[in-house]
Amino acid sequence: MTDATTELQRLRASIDNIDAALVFMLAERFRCTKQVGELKAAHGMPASDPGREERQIARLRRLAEEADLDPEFAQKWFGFVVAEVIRHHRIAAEDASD
Ligand SMILES: C=C(O[C@@H]1C=C(C(=O)O)C=C[C@H]1O)C(=O)O
Repeated sequence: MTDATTELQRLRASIDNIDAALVFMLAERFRCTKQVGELKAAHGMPASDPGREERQIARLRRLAEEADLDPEFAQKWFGFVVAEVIRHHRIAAEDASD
């Protein structure tokens, strides 16, 4: 095996570990937001909270800059996740009103 192939394999093993960690962290996040959705549904609270999201975006952009990650990418990733969370919260609210 060439040096390059060995290095590629080593890097890909790290990428696979990181991807696994991301999946586990996302699963934990959704487990938590599911409980938030149930709490909101039970108390008639709105599915989304734009003020909270604004604060989260500002914080995440700051953290991304510190970590040398593109803040636009961090914001896009957050928006993608939150859109799914809100979709779940709306479904929870519908289920609670049935
Ligand atoms: C989880 C919540 O519900 C929504 C989803 C958010 C999130 O996924 O971080 C943030 C704000 C809300 O729009 C919440 O209100 O905390």
